[in-house]
Amino acid sequence: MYAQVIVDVPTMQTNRPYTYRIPAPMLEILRRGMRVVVPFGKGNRLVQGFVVGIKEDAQQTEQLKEIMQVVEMTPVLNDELLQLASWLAEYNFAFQISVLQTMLPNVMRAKYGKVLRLLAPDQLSDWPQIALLFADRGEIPFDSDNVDSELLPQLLKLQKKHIIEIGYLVKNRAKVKMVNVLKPTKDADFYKNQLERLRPSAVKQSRMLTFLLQAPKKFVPVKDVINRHHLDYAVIKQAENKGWLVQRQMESYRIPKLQTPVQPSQPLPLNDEQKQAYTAIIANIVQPKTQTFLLEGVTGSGKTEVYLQSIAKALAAGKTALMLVPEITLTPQMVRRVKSRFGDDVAVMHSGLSDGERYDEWRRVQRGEVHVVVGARSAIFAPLTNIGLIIIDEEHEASYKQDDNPRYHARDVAQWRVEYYGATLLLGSATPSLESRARAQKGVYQLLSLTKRATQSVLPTTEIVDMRESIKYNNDDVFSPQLLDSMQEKLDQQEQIVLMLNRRGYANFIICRDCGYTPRCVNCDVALTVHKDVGRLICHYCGYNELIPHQCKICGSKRIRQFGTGTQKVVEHLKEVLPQARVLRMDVDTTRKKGAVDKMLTAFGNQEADILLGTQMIAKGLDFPNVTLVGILNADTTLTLPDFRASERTFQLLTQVSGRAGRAQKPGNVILQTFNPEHYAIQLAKNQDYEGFYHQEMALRHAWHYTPYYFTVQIKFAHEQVDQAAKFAFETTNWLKNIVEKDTIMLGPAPSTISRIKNKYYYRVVIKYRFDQHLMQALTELMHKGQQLQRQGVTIMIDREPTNFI
Ligand SMILES: Nc1ncnc2c1ncn2[C@@H]1O[C@H](COP(=O)(O)OP(=O)(O)OP(=O)(O)O)[C@@H](O)[C@H]1O
Ligand SMILES: [Zn+2]
Ligand SMILES: [Zn+2]
Repeated sequence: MYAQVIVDVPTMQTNRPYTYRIPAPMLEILRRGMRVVVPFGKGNRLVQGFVVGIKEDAQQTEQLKEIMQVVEMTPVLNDELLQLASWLAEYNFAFQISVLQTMLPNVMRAKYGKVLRLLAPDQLSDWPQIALLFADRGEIPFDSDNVDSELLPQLLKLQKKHIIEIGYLVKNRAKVKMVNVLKPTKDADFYKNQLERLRPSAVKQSRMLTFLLQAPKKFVPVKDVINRHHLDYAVIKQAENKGWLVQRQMESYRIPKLQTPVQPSQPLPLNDEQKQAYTAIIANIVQPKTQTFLLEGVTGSGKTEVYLQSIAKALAAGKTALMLVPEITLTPQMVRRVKSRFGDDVAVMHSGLSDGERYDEWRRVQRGEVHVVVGARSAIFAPLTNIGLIIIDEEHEASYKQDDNPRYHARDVAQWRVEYYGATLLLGSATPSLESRARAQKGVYQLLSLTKRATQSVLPTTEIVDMRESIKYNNDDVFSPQLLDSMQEKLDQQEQIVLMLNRRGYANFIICRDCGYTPRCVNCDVALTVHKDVGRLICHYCGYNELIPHQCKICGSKRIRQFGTGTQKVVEHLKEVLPQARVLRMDVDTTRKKGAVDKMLTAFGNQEADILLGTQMIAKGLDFPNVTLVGILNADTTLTLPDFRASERTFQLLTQVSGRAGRAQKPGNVILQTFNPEHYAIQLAKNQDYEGFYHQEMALRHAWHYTPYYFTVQIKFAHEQVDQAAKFAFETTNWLKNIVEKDTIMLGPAPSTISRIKNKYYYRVVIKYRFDQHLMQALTELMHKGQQLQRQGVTIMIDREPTNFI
C-alpha cells in the first residue's frame, strides 16, 4: 500500500503529493488526514507531512521511501477539510501545505531540529573536546545552545570520517496536559470506622478521611482536593498506600477563562423585525438547503439576539454552529454573550489564547464534545461536522481577510463549507461590504433588514465639527470647543464618553489645514503618498507622480503638511483640559497583555472610568448603556488611505463608532471632527444612512471600474535590490499583458505604499478583470514559477481580492 503525502518543505513547495511506501505495521492504523514524518530529498531530511490519499499501487515502486512515523492515531483532518484545503489552495494561488497548516492550531506545526549522532564512539579518543561534548550520550541536539561554534571545524572533519553524522528531527510541540486525579475506593462505613479509630492528634488524617467520606465516587483533581481541604501530597500518598484511594493521570483541557464568571441568560422576546429575520433564517436550518443571508441591521438593532436564537435552533435540530467575530478586541463581550446562552457547549478560538488553550479547544471541537464555536478569522476552519449555521458578525471587517499566505477570506471559506453541508450562512453588519450588499441586490444573498434599535432608544444625533474653522480661532487641534463642552457636560451628569482616534490613516499623506484638500491620483482616485527621498508624491497603484507641493492647489494656503498624532499624546492633553476625568486608554500598547481587553472593558462597564479613549479597536460591538457621547477626533484620516475602499472604510468606521452612543434609555450624541465636512462618506455617516452611501459609492465604483463591478488581483514583487524588484515586476506585467482578456485592466507596476520593508523593496501590479480564465491560469503558473525565482532572491505574492494596499 502507498500513501500520498503533502510534505512541509518551504523551499520546494508544490501542490503535488509525494508517494511513500507504507510499512506493514502501519497498514492497520494509517488513514487519510493523519500527520506523518517522512524522509525527503537527497539528504533524507525528516519532514512532517499530511496523508491526503492511500492507494493500492504506485508507479516506479522501487525508489519509493517509507513513512517513518505516524504522529497521532486519529486523523487531524477529515474528508471535508481535505477537500476544502485543495479548493482553497487553488482558489487563492497558495500551496496546499500552507493551507493545511493554517487549518490546525499553531502548536501542530512541526518544528525542526538537528541532532549530532555518534557513529563510532571508540574513535573519539583523539578528540577530547568532542568527547566532552557528547559526554557518553549517543545523540545530542545540534544548536547554538549546545554546540560552540569553535567546534564546528572539528565536527565537519569527524562527519567526513563517518565518526559522527548530522541527523534531522521533527518535534511535535502539541502536548496534552495531564493532571493527577484521585478517587475513593471504599464505602462510607469504612471511612467512618477509620475516623473513629484515629488518634486525636492525627489532624490531617482526619481531614483526609472526612473528605473521602463525603467525596463522590469519581476522579477529581488532586490539586483541588489539596487546596480545598487543606491537605498535602504526603497525606494523600499515605492514604493511597493504605488503599483508601487510587491515583491516576488524566487528560485535562486548558479552557480559556474570562475575568469574571459568566451569568446564564434567557432568550429575549424578539421584536417584529427580528422575528421576521429569525423566521427566514431558521426555515433554512431545519431543511438542509444552502442559503446565504445578509442581515443589514442598524447599530444596536439586536443582531446578536437573532444570532443566538438561530444558533439555538441549529442545536435543537441536532446540528452545530460556528460564529465568527472580528479580531480579539470584540471577543470578550461577545464570548460572554454566547457562553451565557450555551454554557460549556461553546469553544472559543482566537489569537489571544495560549497555544495550549487553543490546542485543547480545538480538540474539544474535533472530538465532537462541543457544538458551538465562536472565534476570529481562523476559527472558520474549526473541525465541526454536521454544520447547520455559520454566522459572520461585522462581515465587512477587513480582518476576515488574511494578509499572509494563504491569503484567504473567511467569507469564501464559509460559503464553501455551507455548500458542503447544505447549511445556512448568515452575514451580519450595520454597514455591509459593498460586495455583499451588491450580491443581495442581485438576489445571490437574501437581504434581511433591521431598521430600528432593539431597545426603546433611537439612533444618536451627530454634529459635524469643521476643524478648519475650529483651529482658526482656537489653538487646540485635538479638541474643538464643541467637543470639550459636551465632554464637560457628560462628566457633570456622570455619564460616560467614548473617544476615538482614527489611527488607521496612513501618515505619509498631505492635508491642507485650511481647506482639507489632499492631493489625489489623476488616474486612480486614491490619495498620493509622500516620498521625501525623491521629493515627490507617488500613486501606488499606477506610478503617477508629482512634486510635493508647498502650497495648496485649491486655496493657496501654505499650511499644507503631513498629518498624525498618538493616543498617548491625547491622554496627556486630556489631563490638561479635563483634569478631573478618569481616562482608560485602549490601543495596541495597553492591550498586549493577556486578558487586558476584558479587564478594561469590565472596568469601563462598572463605571470605574469616565472616558474610554482608543483607536479603531473600540469602534465595534461595545454595548455600554451609560455611554451617551462619542467623540471622533479625526474622522478623515482613513479617507486618505491609498486604497479604493478608503471612503467605504471611513463610512463604516464612523457609523460603527457612532453606534456606541445612547444604546439604552439615555439619548446619545456624536461629535465628529473633520477637515472634510462635505465629503459624502462623512455626511452620510452623520445619519447612519448606509443605503444612501451604498448607492453613491456604487456609482463611483462603476465609474472607476472597481469592486464589485470588477474583480481585483494584486501581485507583489520583493527583492533586496530595488532595480531587481522593478525588473521582475515589469517582466511579469509584460508577459501577462499578452495573455489577459481585452477588458482586463493592468495598473502599474509601481512601488508599493511602503516601498521598503525589512530591507526588501516592493513593487506591485493591480489587475482589474471581469472574467478572465487566461489570467487565472497564468497566475497559477506564476505561483509555481515563483518557487524557482526564490533562488534569485525574488518573492512573488499573489493576492486575490486584496483588502490591504499598503
Ligand atoms: N428583542 C429585544 N428586546 C429587548 N432588548 C433587546 C432585544 N434584542 C436586543 N436587545 C438589546 O439591545 C441591545 C443592542 O443589541 P445588540 O448588541 O445585539 O445589537 P447589534 O445589532 O449587534 O449592535 P451593533 O451592530 O451596534 O453591535 C442589547 O443591549 C440587547 O440586549
Ligand atoms: Zn487648501
Ligand atoms: Zn494612479
